[in-house]
Amino acid sequence: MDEPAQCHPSMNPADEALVRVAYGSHGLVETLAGEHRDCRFRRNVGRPCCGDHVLVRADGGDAWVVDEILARRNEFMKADARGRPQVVAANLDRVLVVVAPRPMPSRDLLDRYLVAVHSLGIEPVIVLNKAELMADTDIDTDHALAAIDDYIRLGYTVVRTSCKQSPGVTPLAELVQAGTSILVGQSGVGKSSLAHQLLPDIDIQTGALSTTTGKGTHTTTTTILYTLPGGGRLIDSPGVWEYGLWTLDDADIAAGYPEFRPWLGECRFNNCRHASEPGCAIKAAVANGEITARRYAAYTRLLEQNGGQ
Ligand SMILES: Nc1nc2c(ncn2[C@@H]2O[C@H](COP(=O)(O)OP(=O)(O)OP(=O)(O)O)[C@@H](O)[C@H]2O)c(=O)[nH]1
Ligand SMILES: [Zn+2]
Repeated sequence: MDEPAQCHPSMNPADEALVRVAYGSHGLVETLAGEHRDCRFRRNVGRPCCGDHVLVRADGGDAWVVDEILARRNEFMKADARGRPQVVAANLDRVLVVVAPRPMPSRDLLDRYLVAVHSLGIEPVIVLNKAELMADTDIDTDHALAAIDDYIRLGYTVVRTSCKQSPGVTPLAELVQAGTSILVGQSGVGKSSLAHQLLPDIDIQTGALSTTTGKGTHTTTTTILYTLPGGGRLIDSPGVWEYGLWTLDDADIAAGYPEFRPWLGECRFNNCRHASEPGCAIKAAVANGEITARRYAAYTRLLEQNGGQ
C-alpha cells in the first residue's frame, strides 16, 4: 500500500526497536518484528546508544527516523576518542569484565570497572580469558592468579575461558543466555575473540548490519549489539587502557568496595570519606588486616582522581 510521501512523522505509527549500532547522527535498529533499519536520529531526542529501546517512524520514502528514546534502566559510560565521557550502552543486565594473564591485569582498572558496575545496580562477572596461558612459564602467572584470587575472596563471580583450548567458552555461553551482557576490558584481552566464540554467526550479523547502512561496520572501533543463539544479547565494545568514574560521588565509590560494606556507617563522621578523617572504621579495618592495604590504596587513588582529598 502506498504511504503519503511527505507525511509528518508524528502521523506515522511508531515501531519499538532496539539500537544495535549508534553512530553520531544515525544508527542501526532492530524492530520487535526483527526488521533491521538504518535510522536517522532526530537531533532533539538526545543521543541514542547501543541497547537503547527507541520508537522509530517512517520519514518519507525508505527513510526511518528515531524520534523517542524510551527510559533507560542504566547507562554504561566510557571516554570517547577525545577523553570525554559518553554513554556507550544502556539497559544492561550484566557486565563481563574481561582480564587475561597477558596483557597483565591492571588491578586498578579492574577495580574501577567493578565500582562502575556496582553503581549501575547490576552484578559484574570477571572473565579470566586466555586461561590456557596460566600454564605458560613465560608469564608471571603467580601475579595474575593472585590478582584473580583477591576477587574470588571478595565474592565476585569469576569464569575462566579460552578461545584457543579447553576450557573453551561453555561456562560463559551459559551465563549470557538471558538478558543483555557487555564485554569490557583492556585492549588485547580477547573480547572480540570471545564474541566470535559466543556468536557462531557473528560475520553474518555484522554483514547484515553493514548492508543496512551500505557502509562498513568496524568491529574494533564500534560498539555493536549482537543476538546470541541462546536468546540473550551481547555487546562488544572496543578496549580501553584507562577507565574513569565520571558520574560517581565519593560514597558511590566506597559502596563499590564489597569488603567496606560491613563498616560503612560505623565511622565517627557521617560524611567520612575514609581518607584522613579521625575515627574512621574503614581505616581501622585496614589496620587490622580485614581490608587489604592494596585495595584501600586503590580506593584512595580513585578518590583523588575523583576530585581530590
Ligand atoms: N592464547 C590465547 N590468545 C587469545 C585468546 N583469546 C584471544 N586471544 C588473542 O589475543 C589477541 C587479542 O584478541 P582480541 O579479541 O582482538 O582482543 P580485544 O580485547 O577485542 O582487543 P581490542 O579490540 O583492542 O579491545 C589476539 O591475538 C587473539 O588471537 C585465548 O583464549 N588464548
Ligand atoms: Zn571512614
